[in-house]
Amino acid sequence: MTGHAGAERDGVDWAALRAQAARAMERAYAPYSGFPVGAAALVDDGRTVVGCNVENASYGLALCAECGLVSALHATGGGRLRAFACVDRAGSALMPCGRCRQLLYEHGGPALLVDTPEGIRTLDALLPQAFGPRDLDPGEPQAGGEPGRGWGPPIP
Ligand SMILES: O=c1ccn([C@H]2C[C@H](O)[C@@H](CO)O2)c(=O)[nH]1
Repeated sequence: MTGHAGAERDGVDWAALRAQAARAMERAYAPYSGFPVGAAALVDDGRTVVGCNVENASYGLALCAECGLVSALHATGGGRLRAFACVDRAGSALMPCGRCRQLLYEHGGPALLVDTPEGIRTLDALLPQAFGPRDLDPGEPQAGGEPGRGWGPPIP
């Protein structure tokens, strides 16, 4: 895929997703870096989850916006991430850091659509030959394979 996304692409309203990421960015707690980040993602059941970065006086403990998003994914019912957008203070697309690409891979797999400054890309292009659940146990579905509701035991 090339070029930057219009409002709709791959059935995703990217403008709306970016707007939700921007709203989450406004709630970031980033007093140390002064670099607020917001993230939003579409889940396979149609809902949207968001996250913002949350820093700490112990600088290395900063939680990226993607961490909050993944926690929100599970806290609100689980599922698989299908499309992801992350923005900076200006509302511009921001690339997820390396650690967060791995986080996203676990919950969206290689086909996850990611909004980048160069256009919509699949996560596979941003994290090639990714390490994933299948590397731990060949019997397990790879991230992005079976759209299960999560890896843990069912919640009663
Ligand atoms: O993908 C990223 C990259 C950076 N940050 C945050 C971490 C830190 O709080 C601030 C500056 O690195 O931006 C994110 O939330 N997500």
